[in-house]
Amino acid sequence: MAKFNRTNTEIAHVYRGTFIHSTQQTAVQILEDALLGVDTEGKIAFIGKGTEQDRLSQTFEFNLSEITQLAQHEFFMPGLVDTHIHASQYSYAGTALDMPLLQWLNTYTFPVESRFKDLEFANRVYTKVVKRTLRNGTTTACYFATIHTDASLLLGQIANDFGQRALVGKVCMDRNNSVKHYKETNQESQEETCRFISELLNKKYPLVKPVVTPRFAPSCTGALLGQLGAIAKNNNLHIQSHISENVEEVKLVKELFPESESYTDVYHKYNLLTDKTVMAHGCHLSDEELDLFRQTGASLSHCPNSNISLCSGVLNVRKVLKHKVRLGLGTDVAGGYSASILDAMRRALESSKVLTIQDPEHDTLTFEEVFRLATLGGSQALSLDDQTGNFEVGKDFDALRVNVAAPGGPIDLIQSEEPKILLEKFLNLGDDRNIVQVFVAGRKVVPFTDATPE
Ligand SMILES: O=c1[nH]c(=O)c2nc[nH]c2[nH]1
Ligand SMILES: [Zn+2]
Repeated sequence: MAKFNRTNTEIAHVYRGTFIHSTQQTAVQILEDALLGVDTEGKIAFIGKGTEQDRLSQTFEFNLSEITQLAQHEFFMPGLVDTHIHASQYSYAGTALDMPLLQWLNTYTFPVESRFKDLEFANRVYTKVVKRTLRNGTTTACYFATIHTDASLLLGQIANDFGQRALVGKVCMDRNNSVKHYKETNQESQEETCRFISELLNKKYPLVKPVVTPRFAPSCTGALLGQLGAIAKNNNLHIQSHISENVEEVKLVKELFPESESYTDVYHKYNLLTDKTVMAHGCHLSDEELDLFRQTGASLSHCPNSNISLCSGVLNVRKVLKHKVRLGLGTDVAGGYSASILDAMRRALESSKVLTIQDPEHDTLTFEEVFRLATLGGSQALSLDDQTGNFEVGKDFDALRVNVAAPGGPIDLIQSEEPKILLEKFLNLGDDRNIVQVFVAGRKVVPFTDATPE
């Protein structure tokens, strides 16, 4: 029986073929020969069986000739969600991976981020990262920008212009002893955060929203953390930061905040753990800290490429899931060298297998579970699952049209395969050549059109 939501809006597009997505109950649900309608507002209006097309075309008033039929080796899947990416670090992605976190920040990251005062440089980098991530199938991105308000607003504008769903954070840091010119005073950080929020909200971009962004506890005074917690609360905003990425950082936080019981307690004390908070990494969190995440509703972004590249640690995702903490995947460019969530899925599987090598009792993640983390899990971690994450009637149509046998692509199909095998092959072997179209809120955003800004 078809599921549908009869609204007054008209049907704009109807697709027939295989749809693969996750639900709360099932990591991979395959809908073969399904019919999905998208309304003029970009929302999924109905999902039914292909064989029900005559009845559905009458109910929803579309012509059968308007149906787009997918080919044998094609399927639709939900758009990928990158729950943690530094847009401002994209220029040096793929380099500078020879140091641990704190030295890496001082040597490579802060000097590059300080350049975003220059809006022309910001425009070049931000245009490239938004286009690259969209081509890689990232329909939703949770971005760190830099401390510069105008450049951060520009990132929001670029994401909006290209049609990407995004949370954009102006970075806050009133403590930095290494690169002295790359920090704010406490007052600047507070005032500029408020300006950033109000100017971004005033733009009324439908898919781009601000996220309160203390860089991480070592970059912020307790006073600033408390002020940012209050700003997020008063404006009901998302919050993002980093936590417990490497052991040296955890030790530093203990020294800087001796009155707190744990790293997690520092953020909790300053009201930064809410059900709209996403914290990157969390490799070294204790059971008690994970309990605090669970109690507050805060979520984690698992960034396995970065964790390996900076030798930070290996997150035990199974442990996080057992604590019922929401979890998504992040690329963490440029600590992570790849701007693709397909890469994050592969690294997440490999990290889990490393844990199994170390302890054969470890319950290794499956590709189905990792697929869910990259889509529905990410949308839940960002508290955007009422809008995106899977193919539920009423949600926005954020989707990738995947052709596993794309001409010139990386996958050779020897014979026809069932959909689950096609999915597994794409997740392990595919790349942007297989992602033939990308949709965000019903709008085709890849391939770029002539009208797409340069
Ligand atoms: O991977 C990371 N990248 C960063 O830019 C950063 N800042 C604080 N902690 C961080 N971790
Ligand atoms: Zn990060």
